[in-house]
Amino acid sequence: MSRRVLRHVDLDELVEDAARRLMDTLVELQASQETVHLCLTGGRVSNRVYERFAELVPDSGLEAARLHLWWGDERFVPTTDPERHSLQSLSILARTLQLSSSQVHPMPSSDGKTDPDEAAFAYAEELGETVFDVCLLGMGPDGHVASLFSGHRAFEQPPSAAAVGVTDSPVPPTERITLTTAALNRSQRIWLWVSGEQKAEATARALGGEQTLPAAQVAGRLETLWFVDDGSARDLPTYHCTF
Ligand SMILES: O=C1O[C@H](COP(=O)(O)O)[C@@H](O)[C@H](O)[C@H]1O
Repeated sequence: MSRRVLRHVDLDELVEDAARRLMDTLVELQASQETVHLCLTGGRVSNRVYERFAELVPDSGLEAARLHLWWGDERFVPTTDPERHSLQSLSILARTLQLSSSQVHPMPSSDGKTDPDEAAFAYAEELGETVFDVCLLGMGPDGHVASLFSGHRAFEQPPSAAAVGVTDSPVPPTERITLTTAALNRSQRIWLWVSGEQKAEATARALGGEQTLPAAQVAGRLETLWFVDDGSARDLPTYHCTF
């Protein structure tokens, strides 16, 4: 497994590079396999990448019909709540990507449900043995990825659980669903993007291997790529980075 850190001068450059690499990778994968499974995440940086990615779609050769979308975590709120990661990402991607409902696998919402653990169990069933070709993640300033927070129950789940409910998220909303570290690490490729000085300390700690941080524990089977900018890379030794 290879891990690389790609350093960019700022968020704009990070977004451009991440969106182009994502497109190139998906198109290349489609040349050799029928279906490509992409796991999405939420957050400010991710939404910027999706916007640029959506702009690249028309000239890319990407076949939308052979793409499946999943999510690494979700807010356990009603389907129409604008806080939902899936609503945000799909409203951006659907500008240019034509996807049928059978290709899109959002995590359950709280509509008609009260127990995020039950909803997470249903998502784990839907996921089955799916292996993500590419799994995208952001990282919070506390080193969380997806909705896995240091010291919280979801982060300490046994490898048998693929998705779990979160009822005590330190970042609102408190109720969420998240894939576990074990499920994320079934991915062939894990790409994390991190921007801004407020994440510099966690970035250095995670890349330094501090295992109490969820971000330190995620790794793709084939590849782990970190997209950082000058802000988030502030505390990194230069040997960590490819420019
Ligand atoms: O809370 C969350 O934020 C992280 C990072 O998001 P960003 O806005 O700082 O880019 C995200 O990865 C995670 O999925 C989400 O729940």
